[in-house]
Amino acid sequence: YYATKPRHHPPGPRPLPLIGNLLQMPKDHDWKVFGKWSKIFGDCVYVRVLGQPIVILDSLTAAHELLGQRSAIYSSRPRLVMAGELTGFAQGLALMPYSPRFQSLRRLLHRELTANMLQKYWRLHEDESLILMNKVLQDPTRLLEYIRHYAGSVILRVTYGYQTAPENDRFLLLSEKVMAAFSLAARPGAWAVDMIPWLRYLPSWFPGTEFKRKAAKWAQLNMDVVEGPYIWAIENQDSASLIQPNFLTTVLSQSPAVLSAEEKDLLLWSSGSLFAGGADTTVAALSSFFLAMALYPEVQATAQAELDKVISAHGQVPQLSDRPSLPYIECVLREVLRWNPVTPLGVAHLLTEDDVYKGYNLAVGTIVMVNVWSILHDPLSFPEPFEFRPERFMINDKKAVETLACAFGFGRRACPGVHFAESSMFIAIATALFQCKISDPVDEQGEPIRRDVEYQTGTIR
Ligand code: HEM
Repeated sequence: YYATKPRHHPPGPRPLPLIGNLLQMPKDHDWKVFGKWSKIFGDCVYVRVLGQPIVILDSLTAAHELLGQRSAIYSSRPRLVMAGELTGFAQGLALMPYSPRFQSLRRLLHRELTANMLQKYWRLHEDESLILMNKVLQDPTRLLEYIRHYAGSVILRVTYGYQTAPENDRFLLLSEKVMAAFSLAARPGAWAVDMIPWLRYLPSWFPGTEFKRKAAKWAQLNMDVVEGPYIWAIENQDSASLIQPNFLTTVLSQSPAVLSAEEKDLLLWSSGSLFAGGADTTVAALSSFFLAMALYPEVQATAQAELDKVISAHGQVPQLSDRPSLPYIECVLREVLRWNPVTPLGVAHLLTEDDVYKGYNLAVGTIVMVNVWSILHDPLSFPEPFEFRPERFMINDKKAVETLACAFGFGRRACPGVHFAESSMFIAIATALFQCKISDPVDEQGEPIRRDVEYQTGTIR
């Protein structure tokens, strides 16, 4: 290991000539290895992989100072030739470079995704939560599949007014295929074209260009999932099969009668971005909730006691309007997001101008990541960080809640779906606690069957 002189780039593990830190980069659970590096080098660690500079931030202060206060130059995304450009995913918001089109898309989404605007969808979240729990009660072994269906259904209803089929829904099946294709396309180091971008210009008959065939197939799938529900919603605008209200018709009703090609493109991709951003993240978070309840029965009992009190007052199933009266369940939701953060390394940002931080030079083109997992498991902020303890948010509310906001990212790229995600998770959690007891499965003697649980590695766990 070495530490660089001030005025150079920040310190980090010693690189090798040409390949830099390639061999030291972790293959999985990167956040743990990066957390160890920050203990040695501080909260701004520098690595270089095949010439690509990467900085890993490991404190809220550093993340806010750079991605927040200097967000004008820290808000682009790294270039992914295979997953972003050739397959078309970079046309959606999450991978889009910082540009005027990005700003228009963000503005459009922001307007419709404020906590106030989202109240009109409360009923829909409540309905879908009941559908979810009825299915789970009939067959708990299909829990994960039903959670996926819930997350996908909510987002398709809110975005396009489309009601999913109970099984084998065409758009949900398609979106699963697209997400699987995206995971393969985004695998670090898997595609030569990510390291040597000009390979994309070789003709398709050239040996070694099979990636072009795959990219074309995945680009088609990507367009199918973005256009399919959009076209369905436009065609059904006046028919009873379209659930109202929904994002698309709300925006259309405020737009000029005839949309320009640019406006159409914006609408198509803003709806597609909602669909892509919302589904997998919610699945990951809700899975963490069910796991926590099975592992911490006392937390579950406390939450259910709180719920019983509130529900016996109005005698109905839980509703989103009950949220302010359920502070402990609010803390369960927060602890789910902290305990197993959905995106442990956030989503990478890209620096678009040279910068200087704490006397260190950061060059244009540097990829900046934040170790969200490490920040949310810092024992100084969250004592006994690996324990699931919702109470921590009740005692030390303000600071803990402010820190938790990093689970939704930073600056101009911070998650635009945060309020949506919270409503959708809160009501699913409250309905699950109301309708069932969550525990490990039991064997024939009634003894719990405990299994080791290991979270998948990747951008979304
Ligand atoms: C528990 C649930 C969720 C978590 C933890 C989460 C977290 C995140 C994070 C960390 C980012 C990247 C922020 C950054 O680059 O600094 C992000 C981006 C994004 N999220 Fe979420 N999200 C969740 C749910 C949702 C939902 C429900 C929607 C849609 C309704 C959504 C839509 C998006 C979009 C469109 C982006 C891309 C924003 C951009 O690149 O400018 N997310 N989310």
